[in-house]
Amino acid sequence: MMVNIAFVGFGGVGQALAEILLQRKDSLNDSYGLDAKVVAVADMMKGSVYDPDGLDVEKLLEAVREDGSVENLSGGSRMKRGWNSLDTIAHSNADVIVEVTFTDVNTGEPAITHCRTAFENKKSVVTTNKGPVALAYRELAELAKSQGVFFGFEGTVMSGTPALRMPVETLAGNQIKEIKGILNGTTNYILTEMEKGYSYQDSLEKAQKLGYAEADPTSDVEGYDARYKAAILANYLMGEPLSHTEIECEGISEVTSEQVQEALLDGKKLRLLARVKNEQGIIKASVKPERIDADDPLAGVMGATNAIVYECDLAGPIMLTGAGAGLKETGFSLLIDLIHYQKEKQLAKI
Ligand SMILES: NC(=O)C1=CN([C@@H]2O[C@H](COP(=O)(O)OP(=O)(O)OC[C@H]3O[C@@H](n4cnc5c(N)ncnc54)[C@H](OP(=O)(O)O)[C@@H]3O)[C@@H](O)[C@H]2O)C=CC1
Ligand SMILES: N[C@@H](CC=O)C(=O)O
Repeated sequence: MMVNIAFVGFGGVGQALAEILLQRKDSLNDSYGLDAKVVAVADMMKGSVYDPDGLDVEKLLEAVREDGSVENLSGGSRMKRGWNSLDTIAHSNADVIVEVTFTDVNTGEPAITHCRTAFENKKSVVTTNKGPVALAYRELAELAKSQGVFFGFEGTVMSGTPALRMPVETLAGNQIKEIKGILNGTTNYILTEMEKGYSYQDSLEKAQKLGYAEADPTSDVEGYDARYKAAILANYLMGEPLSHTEIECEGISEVTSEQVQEALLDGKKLRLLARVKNEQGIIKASVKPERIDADDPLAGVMGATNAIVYECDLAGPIMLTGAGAGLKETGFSLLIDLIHYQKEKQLAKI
């Protein structure tokens, strides 16, 4: 089944998904009946291009790599240029909007408006942008449902590691009393590099080069990114409205090399932990650096890897670990959402 998709935002993650769709075109079609046609890209600086008959993805990626722009891409007679994000969402023939603009840790915009506009126009959304899910999950999920469209956001927590779909599908039937974890790849990378003796600043720069950090890395190092993820876990997995402003939040920007080394000498490790707890129906959450025992499973989590522990009433503690950031991994999280979109479409749920 052909699915027309439009990218709103075309940075590292958007390009990674485009690359996957290009490389796996045949196998996605053969295995899942997913035949994705990229019809539009709308990006702030790289420009925008729309062709209802489909863009040449190889040339699209080449144009971004070589010119940093999609504006000069050649195409068919129906090609249009210069549409902004909202024009692209509302007026293109896309079935699915891939929303991969930057995450704004205060307002969630413009991504919330992008999602709302897509749903109002009966278009599905897959996104890795944490803003809409952390700040407006209920409103957007209800709107998507009432419009009969799909809302996928697996990559908003732990990138390509299935931190959201796994507990909903595979741990169904349990009550989850507490969730704790390392939910930010950049800060875990920095802390574990500092354990090896590298400086905070060098480690942050490496995390930026590797594509782990947010466009503004303040979001990572001050804990705001992990705070959004904690809000998503509370709202989506624990079913309780919790605003990010109610979450106690401290980042790692004040952590010194001495503190990291001292912890090691004491048989401990410093980790930025997010905790979400259901205390008799009241949800409490925090994000802060904690000294944990070196033999705690979370202490062994290194680099941009993340880990999460779900305290289940029936199954006991279940730990999931995997990439928490990274372009290919996050591109994969969008792919798995597209595969689920396709499955729901085949079952005529949407
Ligand atoms: N990188 C990762 O490992 C992960 C990222 N995420 C999330 O995925 C999203 C994308 O991340 P990533 O690709 O790394 O980020 P990038 O900064 O590489 O890409 C974001 C893109 O969005 C564009 N953009 C910004 N505002 C607008 C707008 N209003 N309309 C259209 N385009 C816009 C930017 O344009 P330009 O730069 O040209 O101005 C940029 O090309 C973010 O929300 C991030 O939080 C989630 C999990 C992991
Ligand atoms: N900047 C984030 C990217 C994924 O959400 C991180 O480092 O975890």
